[in-house]
Amino acid sequence: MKYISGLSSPVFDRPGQRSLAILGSTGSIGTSALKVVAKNRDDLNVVALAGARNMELLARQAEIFRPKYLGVLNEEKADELSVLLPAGYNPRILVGQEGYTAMATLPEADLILAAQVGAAGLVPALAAAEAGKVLCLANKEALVLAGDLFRSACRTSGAAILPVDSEHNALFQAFAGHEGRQACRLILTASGGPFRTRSLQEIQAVTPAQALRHPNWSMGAKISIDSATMMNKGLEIIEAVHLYGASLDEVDVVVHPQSIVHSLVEYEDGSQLAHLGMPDMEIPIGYCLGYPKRLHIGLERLDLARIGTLTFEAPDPLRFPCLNLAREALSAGPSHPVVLNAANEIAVQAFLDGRISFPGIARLIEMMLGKHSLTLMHDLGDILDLDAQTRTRSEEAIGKGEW
Ligand SMILES: NC(=O)C1=CN([C@@H]2O[C@H](COP(=O)(O)OP(=O)(O)OC[C@H]3O[C@@H](n4cnc5c(N)ncnc54)[C@H](OP(=O)(O)O)[C@@H]3O)[C@@H](O)[C@H]2O)C=CC1
Ligand SMILES: CC(=O)[C@@H](O)[C@H](O)COP(=O)(O)O
Ligand SMILES: [Mn+2]
Repeated sequence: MKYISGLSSPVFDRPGQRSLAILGSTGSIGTSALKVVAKNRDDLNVVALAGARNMELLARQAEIFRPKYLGVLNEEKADELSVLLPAGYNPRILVGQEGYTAMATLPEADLILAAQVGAAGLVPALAAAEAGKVLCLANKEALVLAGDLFRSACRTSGAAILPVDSEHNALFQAFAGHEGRQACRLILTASGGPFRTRSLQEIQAVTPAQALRHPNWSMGAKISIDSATMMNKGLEIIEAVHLYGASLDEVDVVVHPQSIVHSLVEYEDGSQLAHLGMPDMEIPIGYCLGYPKRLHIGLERLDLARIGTLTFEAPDPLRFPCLNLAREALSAGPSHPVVLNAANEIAVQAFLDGRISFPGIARLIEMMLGKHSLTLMHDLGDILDLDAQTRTRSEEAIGKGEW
């Protein structure tokens, strides 16, 4: 297993307080990151914030942190935002994919937090890696789509990726002090989601409201549904393979309903090193933003005596077929994960809109993978084309009731 080039040794151009650009500041990760910044003003300041549609929240964040740059989805949102900003504060408002990409490569930014949801976050995150930035990566879909491009961008530019996703952050922390020594297994923990104990029959009829109710984490809608299908863990297997140069059979999943152990690294001698903590994303976000310094987070301390019992069980591939779909997609070749991700994004939205059932999510993905034949992904353009085609085909299949 090999770290992505530069992963373990981010280089900061300027010592002292770090300037942060947050793409996706209005989301769950973005708002947690701003809580970390607010508690660590001597170490961190905000140079840029980007949302997409929630201009009221972006304006409130801007009023508090006064970044020089704000990013929004389109011109209409830029107009909506302008009138919400306080008098006398005149940030530059950057618009659309071009604007997000400019923010991801800002010379003034020491750290880029990629916290947009889904494939929409790929282009700016990759641009940050190509520009040699220290990239704090929450947007796992970007790695699922283009892991090879990130690896080669980091090698060429000297960019470093600090993993925000709690499991990959846990692995990163369990690697500390072992650089250069071979780990032999990565064990990702999974909560099992809200339907962990439901029967196959009960899972057929679950509603979006039930699926959104994650037992341990407060997160955005898309990742909450991914946790309920366990596609989140499937995406995380692919993420781990790309981040740490592991092979697919070196990455295992164990269900751990309490979400206190965030993942484990197994070494040659059989030792397993784990990272434990309260299930709150401020901890892994803070670890990345302050790295290698540990910042003040100030959450309730983990009290194992109070928690009492930590349990572990094997995942059930029958009730949660998405786990194996992700494994099969990764082993099938570089274009299958693109199809997997696009079909999943469309299926999750369709489930949230009440257009397909919960088991329909896995069925649609399986169908789209089954129809796909391996294609070489030469560059970003190929990935974006296949992503767009799969979205169209998935919507057509839903429209025709084929799922
Ligand atoms: N939440 C969590 O605890 C964790 C999340 N992650 C990953 O982090 C990423 C973000 O997740 P989360 O914060 O939960 O998601 P949210 O849905 O809460 O937030 C998504 C963010 O992306 C913005 N956004 C939405 N659509 C677009 C678009 N088309 N273009 C640009 N920006 C867009 C949203 O803006 P707006 O709201 O203004 O429209 C918002 O700022 C995901 O990839 C997720 O898998 C990983 C580990 C844990
Ligand atoms: C907080 C985080 O990293 C999420 O990815 C979380 O792990 C989701 O929970 P599941 O373990 O249920 O997928
Ligand atoms: Mn995770």
